[in-house]
Order: sequence, then C-alpha cells, then structure tokens
Amino acid sequence: MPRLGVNVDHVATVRQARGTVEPDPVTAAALAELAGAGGITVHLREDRRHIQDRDVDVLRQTVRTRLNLEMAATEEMVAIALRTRPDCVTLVPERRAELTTEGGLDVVGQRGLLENPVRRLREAGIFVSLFVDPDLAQVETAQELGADAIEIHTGTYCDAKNTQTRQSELVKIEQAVRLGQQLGLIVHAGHGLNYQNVRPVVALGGIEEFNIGHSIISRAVLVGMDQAVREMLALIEGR
Ligand SMILES: CC(=O)[C@@H](O)[C@H](O)COP(=O)(O)O
Ligand SMILES: NCC(=O)COP(=O)(O)O
Repeated sequence: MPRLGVNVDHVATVRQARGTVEPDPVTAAALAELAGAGGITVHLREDRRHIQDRDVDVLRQTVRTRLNLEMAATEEMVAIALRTRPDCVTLVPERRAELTTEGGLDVVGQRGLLENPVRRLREAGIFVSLFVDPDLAQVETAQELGADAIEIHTGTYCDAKNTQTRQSELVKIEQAVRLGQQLGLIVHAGHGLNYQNVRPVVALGGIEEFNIGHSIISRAVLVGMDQAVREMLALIEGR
C-alpha cells in the first residue's frame, strides 16, 4: 500500500499572510497523522515564504510518522538538515520568483553540484530523494549519484490540458517508475496531484509514497467551513 505524505506548506502560507501564529502547520501535521497520513512533508524555501525554521524544528520533535524535508541543495539548507535530521530530505529545484516548483531537478546538468550534498546527507544517515521529471536520463543519473529514492514530478501530467497529453505524460511517469525500480531506487511521486487525477498514477503500481499538499489543504479549508462557522455563531449567539 503506498504511503501518503501530506504537505502542510499551505497551512503556513495562510499563517504568514497575517504574520500571526495560526493556522499552525504543526497542528495540521498532527491531525493529518491522526487521519492516517504516513508522512509529513514541508518545503523550507530559501525565501521562507511559508514554512519557517522553527516549524521544521518543532515538527522534528512531534511528527510520529516520517518527516520529509524538501529543500534546495544549498549549503544553508544542508546545514539545517544535518542539524534537524529529518527522516528524508528531498532535494528540489528552487527559483525565488516561482509561485511553486516548476519542474524536476536537472540532476544530469547539475551532477557536480549535487554530489557533495547527497553524499553528506547520506553519510549522516538521512534518506535522500531527488525530485526529478519523468525522464529516463534523470532517473539513471539520480541512481548514479547514490540517491536512495526519486520523487517523480507529476506536475506536467496534472497540468495537461487534454486527454492525449495527459495519457502521454502518464506513460512517461510509468516508464520512469519502472526504470527507478529496476535500478533499485525507491519511487515517490508528487506535485499537483488532486482528488481527480491521482488514481491513474496510483494504478501504475510501484510508487511507494505520494506527496500531496495543495489539494488536501484546499479541501480541508472547505470541508471544515461548516464547523468553523457554527462554532463562531455559537459564541456570537451566546450558546
Ligand atoms: C517539490 C514539490 O513538488 C512541491 O512540494 C513544492 O516544492 C511545494 O512547494 P510550495 O508549497 O512552495 O508550492
Ligand atoms: N512534492 C510534492 C508535494 O510535496 C506537494 O505538492 P502539491 O500537492 O502541493 O502540489
């Protein structure tokens, strides 16, 4: 059975919009675990737009399943990972101007830059995953770099505007999953997955972890609205 890693970045996005203490991604993570999540994912961005360093520290102490820290392969982030020791580090590309991650890491082109961070994290006993596009050369190079796992970027599949493109992206994902398995890599997948598009990817088999954030947090806001309004009304109406 694949594991669901719930990404709680966007709980922090709402908190940072007001610069206050709520909603708390740590509380959201605990609730996700109680609901059956097999892991918690956070992306500590260099610009700290949502998740903060303290969130990672507290999550390290409170997460009971697996803490997956997504980060750029920079010296600053490697130092944070070596100090906080998440169960898994997923190295991802990062551009300051992007709204969200726009594609996989170019592990072929950036091999020289990635060797050192991957080696140091693994030597510290941290499981290392590389977030890559469903591209066979990227998968092969991830294995050559010594990564434990790959996370296949599903964003292009999720953004496909028509059935034909979606189907051809799904084929690419399947080929990347199969190659990853043949090379002995653990295979994760994520980005852009939602309640409408996840099942065909699950049906491919072989993916051990799905990391899903934006769609789960978006749905949680709506399915929790009824109770939140009723509780405030009860206070206003003196009940
Ligand atoms: C790497 C990835 O696919 C996502 O986790 C993404 O990095 C999330 O970052 P944002 O939450 O900032 O969109
Ligand atoms: N690595 C993908 C992730 O953590 C969540 O991505 P999204 O579901 O927020 O697009």
